[in-house]
Amino acid sequence: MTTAATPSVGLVGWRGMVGSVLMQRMQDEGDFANLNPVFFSTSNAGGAAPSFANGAGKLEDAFDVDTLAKLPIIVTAQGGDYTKRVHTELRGRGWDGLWIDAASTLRMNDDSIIVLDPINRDVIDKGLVNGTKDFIGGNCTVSCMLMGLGGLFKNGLVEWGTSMTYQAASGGGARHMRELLSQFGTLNAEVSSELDDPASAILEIDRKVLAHQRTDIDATQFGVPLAGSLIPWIDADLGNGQSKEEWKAGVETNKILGTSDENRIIMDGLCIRIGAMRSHSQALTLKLREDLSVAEIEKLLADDNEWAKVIPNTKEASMASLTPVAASGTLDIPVGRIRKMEMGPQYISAFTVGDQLLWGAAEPLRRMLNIATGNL
Ligand SMILES: NC(=O)C1=CN([C@@H]2O[C@H](COP(=O)(O)OP(=O)(O)OC[C@H]3O[C@@H](n4cnc5c(N)ncnc54)[C@H](OP(=O)(O)O)[C@@H]3O)[C@@H](O)[C@H]2O)C=CC1
Ligand SMILES: N[C@@H](CC(=O)OP(=O)(O)O)C(=O)O
Repeated sequence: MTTAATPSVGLVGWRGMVGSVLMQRMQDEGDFANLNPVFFSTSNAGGAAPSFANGAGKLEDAFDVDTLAKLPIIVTAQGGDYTKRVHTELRGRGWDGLWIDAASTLRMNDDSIIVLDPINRDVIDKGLVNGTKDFIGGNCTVSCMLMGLGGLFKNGLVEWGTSMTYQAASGGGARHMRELLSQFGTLNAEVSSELDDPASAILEIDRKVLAHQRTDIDATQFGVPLAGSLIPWIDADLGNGQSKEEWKAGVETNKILGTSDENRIIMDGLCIRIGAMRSHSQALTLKLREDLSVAEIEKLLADDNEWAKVIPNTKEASMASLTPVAASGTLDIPVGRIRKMEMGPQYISAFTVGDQLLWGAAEPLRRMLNIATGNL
């Protein structure tokens, strides 16, 4: 079913939110010229494959392990439940193809690699040579942080760090994004006549907004109102005071970088959901191993990869270029607010923003597929 020149690649989860971003990036970069796509569906087997991929045939059944097992590479953004079920079955019957996955399920397995090639191409290449078969996208917040601050992390300059995050609604999924916008809409509707009247009292507007937030706003997806508020907890409660999202910062950062136990970088912080649409931001405090000047730090960051964009630490530049609105829909990872902190010359602050559907989810998978097929 495959040739070395144009391998057949199974695509699962391609119509979901992450999958759609992945498909768009693959079209933008002409990736379909280098592979024979086989599209799968969990809900519409036998239906028409998407029109952007010529000659792709009908949609295959994503639970049909016999068909999947004929493929040398499977890329999935279908979700963790799908991974648990199908990956286990495929490996159980001896399938030894490459599994490239957006879900977190296999991320911390000893035999998987977390892919973020501008940061860990060496780890990926070594894994391919040594027979690693599972290549998993990292947590969106971790991937975006490392893309922005790779110049410090890759050079072993970070002793420890804390990240306080401001994560967008998209991290919860498409329905969460819709709910956020609906909440903004109903909040506005609640006080629209008062807003139209410049003489109306702001405290009365505030009272009505709060009453709506506390009583009848629809918060089915998030559980509590997000519009005009925030949620200081993301993902599961690990029972030790830490959320699973916070735990990922430490374990995934070190796994991506391939740090040895003695060089382990301590990373911890708090993860917060805010009412942004699709870009995650984070404020970092880093303790460096050396007393580098701000100019040296900025140069290291700017030189590390073509997507890290150093933003001068001025009010104007930060407001214009260091926000979710500026970063969304682009592959740029703006990184700014870099300055020495009062705690001492080795303590710096930084703030970085990244589109969590691009570098946070789809782009590392797309690039891993190109590495696997010899096109990157
Ligand atoms: N959301 C995020 O920020 C991130 C998500 N991930 C991972 O990616 C997985 C997928 O996430 P996400 O893309 O948000 O999930 P979606 O819910 O958008 O898509 C998942 C699947 O749902 C099915 N589906 C059912 N109804 C629809 C519909 N109306 N439109 C599109 N698809 C529909 C599709 O499967 P089918 O075509 O077979 O019916 C689709 O592949 C997650 O479970 C997670 O593991 C990873 C990083 C970030
Ligand atoms: N947990 C992330 C999104 C996500 O899917 O993360 P992970 O791939 O680590 O499960 C968020 O809510 O913003």
